[in-house]
Amino acid sequence: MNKIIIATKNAGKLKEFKAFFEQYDMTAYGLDELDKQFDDVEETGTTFEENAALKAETIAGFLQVPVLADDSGLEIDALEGRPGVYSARYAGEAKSDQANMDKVLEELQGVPAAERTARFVCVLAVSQPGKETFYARGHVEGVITEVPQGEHGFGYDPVFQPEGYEKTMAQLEPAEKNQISHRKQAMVHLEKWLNEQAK
Ligand SMILES: O=c1[nH]c(=O)c2ncn([C@@H]3O[C@H](COP(=O)(O)OP(=O)(O)OP(=O)(O)O)[C@@H](O)[C@H]3O)c2[nH]1
Ligand SMILES: [Mg+2]
Repeated sequence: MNKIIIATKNAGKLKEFKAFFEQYDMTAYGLDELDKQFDDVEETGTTFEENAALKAETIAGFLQVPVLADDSGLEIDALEGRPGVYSARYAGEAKSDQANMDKVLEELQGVPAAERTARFVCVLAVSQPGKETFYARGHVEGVITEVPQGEHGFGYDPVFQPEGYEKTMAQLEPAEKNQISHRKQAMVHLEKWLNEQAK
């Protein structure tokens, strides 16, 4: 069975990648599953592309094998696109999902439903030794709810209601989220590229 290394320490993302790659008979491994332990790659970029490349290229450079990285986040229109690339640490370095959601809900207090539009964005970067980095971008539109609902997923899923649904991302079954998510949309582009590489 083929293996793919994902340059992530986020357990929620990794779970979704494991499910995606299983469909291609591939096993995805996160950084916490490798023998060698890596320090966090500093996400100094100002775009999802820059940060995804930083993570993929740093780890591929060390391991000398192809590595996939994901940089993702939530863009809220009423907050001029925040938290954006700072989604993981919006409420501080502790990277607390609960504190991040609380902060967003507080900032949106009094903002009417029609103005609570937002999107999840995901950029995947694949770095291969000696080759140019490949990028795939995906997004899903939705609105930020008034209160968190649901137990599945991670991050801001309990306050994000995707367009066309009456449920939050966290109320959808994981398989359902994986059919519509920003990560899935980016994976569709990645899959096309992989198929072209195999020709
Ligand atoms: O509700 C959510 N559902 C999702 O599907 C999702 N995808 C991303 N996010 C948020 O955006 C941050 C990414 O930041 P990020 O790309 O730097 O990842 P991270 O720091 O958590 O892990 P790593 O991959 O860098 O190791 C995450 O922490 C989350 O807060 C999501 N929230
Ligand atoms: Mg990160």
